[in-house]
Amino acid sequence: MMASNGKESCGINGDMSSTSFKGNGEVFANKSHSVRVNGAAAAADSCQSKSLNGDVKKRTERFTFSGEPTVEDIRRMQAEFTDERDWNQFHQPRNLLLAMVGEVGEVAELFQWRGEVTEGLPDWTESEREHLAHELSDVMIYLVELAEKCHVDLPQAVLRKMALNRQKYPASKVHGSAKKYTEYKD
Ligand SMILES: Nc1ccn([C@H]2C[C@H](O)[C@@H](COP(=O)(O)OP(=O)(O)OP(=O)(O)O)O2)c(=O)n1
Repeated sequence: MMASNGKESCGINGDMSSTSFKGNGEVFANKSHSVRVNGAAAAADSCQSKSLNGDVKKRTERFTFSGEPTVEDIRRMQAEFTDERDWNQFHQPRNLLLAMVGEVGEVAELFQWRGEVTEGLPDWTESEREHLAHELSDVMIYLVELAEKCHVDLPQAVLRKMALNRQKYPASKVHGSAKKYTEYKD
């Protein structure tokens, strides 16, 4: 099934199966397919996690993103947007940081006083979901531009940070625990 923007979503069409090997010894087998939710293309991932001792744990259907736009696409589109308006003069790192934090506040506002919210937001109206999509996009747009203006290559930085996170939190050690790494004694 095609994404609503007419472009094929990365890895979510048809019945693509993939297996990836993680550094911590877990083997993931992903079988992906796309589904359409209220006209928007979304994808659900059925994941099975197999640990080294052979246990197979069925995960819930996992929501996945479209493959496009990439982070670099978003950086370029926002650069075009600001250039066209001669707004670069206002978009220094500190201003972008403040703008991003303001947008994070707007996301928080959508969740405040609701109590716990279930994954997938089943109790939210379409208009509330779209509002959330807008606010999350604002956060991401400013985050990407902030990284650009600080000369941080964000996609590569994320890869490096995730590698560090895996070292800090070995799955074999922290499985099922939300403790901070500093709380582990060994
Ligand atoms: N100086 C600006 C103003 C806006 N934007 C872009 C980036 C954000 O995606 C969005 C933010 O626009 P608003 O400041 O109008 O904020 P909202 O869209 O959240 O509107 P509101 O505050 O009314 O909810 O527009 C920008 O790049 N630079």
